Amino acid sequence: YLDTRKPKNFPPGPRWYPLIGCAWELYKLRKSTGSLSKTTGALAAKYGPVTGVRIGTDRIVFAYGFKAIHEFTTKDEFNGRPHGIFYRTRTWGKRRGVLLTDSEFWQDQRKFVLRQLREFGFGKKTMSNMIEEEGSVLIENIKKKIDNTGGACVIRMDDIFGIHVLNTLWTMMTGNKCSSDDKEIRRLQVILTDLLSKVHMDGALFSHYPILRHLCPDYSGYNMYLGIHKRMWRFFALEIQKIKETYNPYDLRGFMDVYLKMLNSPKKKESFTEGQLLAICMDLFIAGSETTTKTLGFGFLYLLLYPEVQRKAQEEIDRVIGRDRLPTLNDRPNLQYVECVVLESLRMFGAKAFIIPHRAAKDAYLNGYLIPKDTILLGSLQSALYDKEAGWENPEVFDPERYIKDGNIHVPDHFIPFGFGKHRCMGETLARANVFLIVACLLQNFTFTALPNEPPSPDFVDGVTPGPKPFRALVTLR
Ligand code: HEM
Repeated sequence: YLDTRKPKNFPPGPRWYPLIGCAWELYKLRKSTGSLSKTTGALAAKYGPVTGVRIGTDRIVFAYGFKAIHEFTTKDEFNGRPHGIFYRTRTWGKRRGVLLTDSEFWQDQRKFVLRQLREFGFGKKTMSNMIEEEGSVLIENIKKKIDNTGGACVIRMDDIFGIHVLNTLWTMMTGNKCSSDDKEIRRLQVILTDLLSKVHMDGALFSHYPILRHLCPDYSGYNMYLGIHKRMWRFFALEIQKIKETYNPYDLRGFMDVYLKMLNSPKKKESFTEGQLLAICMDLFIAGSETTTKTLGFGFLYLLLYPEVQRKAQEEIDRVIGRDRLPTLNDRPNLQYVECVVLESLRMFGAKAFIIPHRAAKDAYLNGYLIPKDTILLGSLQSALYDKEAGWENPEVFDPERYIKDGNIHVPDHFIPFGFGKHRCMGETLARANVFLIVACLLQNFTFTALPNEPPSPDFVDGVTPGPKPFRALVTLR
């Protein structure tokens, strides 16, 4: 894999220098643009919708725009996941979990996880109850703050959703509910935030130059990466142990119990192991927590920037539900405008993020270029979710009404914040339900206003899961 010659008919891109490949040019672009997604945009402007680069030992292709992303996420040849040192280190040197695995192993595990999640978390009643409870705790917490400060309070909005989103995942996985100040759940949140803000979709220095993890483990990012993962392994190993101690096959409380039952079944396939259970727990928390939390963060940021959208959503909630009871998932069909606020929030979060890296499982073609086996493929979702050619008009405007056609919600094919194809997100139902109920509950009870001297910025903090910059709002009781 040290062969650094450019393959014939590989996508165009910056010049490949011996050893470093295009690292220097990419570093400069990243510094000047400030984020990976803007870097991808700059590359596309120069080289076209499919750009090929080399960084150290990695060959990477950036797909830009809905057409190119749609092509690579739907072709089976590109359904592999990268398997370099960066990806293996997270699961103790082996390929485990569902987020970064492929082939038959991934198919079996994905099928099992999806089926079980539907039963324990995605089933409408349990899911609605779980999120409603979190919504009412959030409302009570804000009301207490308002009571203490006399009618209105100032809240850091990017910071208030994390624990509640984690708690819904926690309940689904373990069957237990935690209070929002539970020490364990707070500890998990700190680990996840740490990991997802320090790691980037295109890897780290040690992933492009694996030798550096031995030569300079601190500088190459290896020690930090391994350290955070070790904390996560310890955390989940302990939780699985606790679940095992109270396990009763006749009373399955959540996903972990169901997986343990499978482990005791004579029918289980080889890929089902306790290590795999730990990896799935990590994956679902990594994939499900910060994505949902940051979607809510961006949603409220845009509700501050677009007060008329907030007012319209509140009017709809008042008309359909009133103030005597909290919204539930059953209200979704009748809260059309709120549902469209959710779609726009997802689009705005997605537009800062990337598809999880894919890998060419064999030599294949993308947009007419040869993509050799084991090339990593990255897709900037902004390029698809802001793509005017695909059909987005005024993409930078937060406009829930763009989804309403002839009085009905119409979600266009180019709405792909959850990806596309066989690796499409496994938590879409839960994520959309979470965002919907929390937005509806909060707007029913409060009005959120930008502080006069602190207009929130739609700019973002880069990372695997990009988030809004810290911002505060004035919250008043309705
Ligand atoms: C707003 C919230 C979310 C967004 C925007 C989101 C987005 C995505 C995207 C873009 C992908 C990559 C698809 C691909 O690689 O082609 C993905 C995959 C995945 N997501 Fe989500 N996600 C969200 C919430 C969740 C939740 C709540 C869970 C779990 C409970 C979850 C679990 C997963 C898993 C396991 C995968 C990997 C699927 C596979 O490779 O087969 N996600 N998600």
